Amino acid sequence: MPSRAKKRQRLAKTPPDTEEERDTASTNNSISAATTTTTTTDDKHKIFTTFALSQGITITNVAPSLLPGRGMGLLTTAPIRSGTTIIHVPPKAMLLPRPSNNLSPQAALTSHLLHLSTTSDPRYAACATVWPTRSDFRSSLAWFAPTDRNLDYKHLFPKSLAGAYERLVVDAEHDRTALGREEGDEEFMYHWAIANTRSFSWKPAGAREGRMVICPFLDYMNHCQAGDGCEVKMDSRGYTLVANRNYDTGEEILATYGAHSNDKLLAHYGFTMPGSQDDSISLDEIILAGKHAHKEQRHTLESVGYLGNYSLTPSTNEICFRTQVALRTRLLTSNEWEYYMGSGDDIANDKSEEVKESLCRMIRGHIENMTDMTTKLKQVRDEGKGHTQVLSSILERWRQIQDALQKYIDPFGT
Ligand SMILES: C[S@@+](CC[C@H](N)C(=O)[O-])C[C@H]1O[C@@H](n2cnc3c(N)ncnc32)[C@H](O)[C@@H]1O
Repeated sequence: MPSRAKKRQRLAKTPPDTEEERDTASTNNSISAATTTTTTTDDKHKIFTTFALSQGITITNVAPSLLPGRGMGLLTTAPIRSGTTIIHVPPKAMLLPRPSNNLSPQAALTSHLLHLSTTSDPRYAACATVWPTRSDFRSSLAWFAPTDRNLDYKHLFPKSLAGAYERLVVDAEHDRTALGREEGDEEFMYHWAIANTRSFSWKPAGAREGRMVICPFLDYMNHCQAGDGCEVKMDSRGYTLVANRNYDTGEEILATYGAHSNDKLLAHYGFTMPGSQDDSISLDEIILAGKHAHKEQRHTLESVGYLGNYSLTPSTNEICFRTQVALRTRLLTSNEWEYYMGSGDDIANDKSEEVKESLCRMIRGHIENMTDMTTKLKQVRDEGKGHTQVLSSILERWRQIQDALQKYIDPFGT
């Protein structure tokens, strides 16, 4: 509607920082009805929903709702039948950067968002009223808060989690440099975090280049383990969310962001899913610890492509094939070992029990180190260094790892 388009130009340009500011921004936001004088958190999502519909986004029987521990999410407002299109976002409603040859897809999207934030683009302005704030990111993402980034307590993180954080920091630095932004540029970090936590990969069949894009409204959707949620389809007409089963009123609509371990979910998105079948516990720190892996063993494993990436799956209490191979280096002759690698079977006696016993011994030694690390990390948190919520979620991850390892060495909790 023309009158609205004009008013939208007055939308806040800089994304709001606090929940309060988000409310204020949407109060000031002229997408709201002219009569609106105060806007509650609930209202601003209603206003955004109206805006999404005006952009050609299809929304069937779902509405954004505030959900404990997960920010906003999508709840059904009426029953939905299996196979129904719940949300459809056409390309014209997306925040879609131009393809770039020299930028990573995430840098290209960040650059696009940074650019839009300095214009009166109505879609950007509408999205900014409902996106998480900088303070939301500071309390959930360790790599986001500069104070946390500079504190020297990363050595107290589980190694696998520290590795995942480190990769994000390196990627962000790479993209910041590529975009010619100053070190410590908060605008860059905020939009990079938006791209990192809410974007979709856009490469419909036939498209030459893939891009990362923002799909307004669809990005309210929270994550569930692989195989459990709705189906997200992509074709040249856009993104479509399809109901995987019948839903009653008031159920949350979820889809998977990928079969991610809790290390990846925590580092990347700031949450974990206890009990998820997709979780895996890295055993690298345990198996490759100096006293357990001699130089020759490492060399042998490296030569066959089996050095590292060892894991335990908590939901099944099983170790992966790579771990089986690594632990057998010390138990088998080279002929027996090669036979195992090729067939997954012990040529002579079954070595499964010996493998398990040797790993249990390593884990028992490691659990003592872990207790030491968590005690120190609690101290850092209780002294008020670093962000309490971030440190608490890292301590929770330590607990998940400890529980999984404990269950492996003592499945019946004797
Ligand atoms: C694409 S957004 C989803 C919408 C978001 N909850 C919001 O408030 O706007 C992704 C973010 O949602 C949160 N999230 C998604 N799935 C979650 C889950 N299963 N449990 C807890 N938080 C979740 C995390 O903060 C994540 O970074």
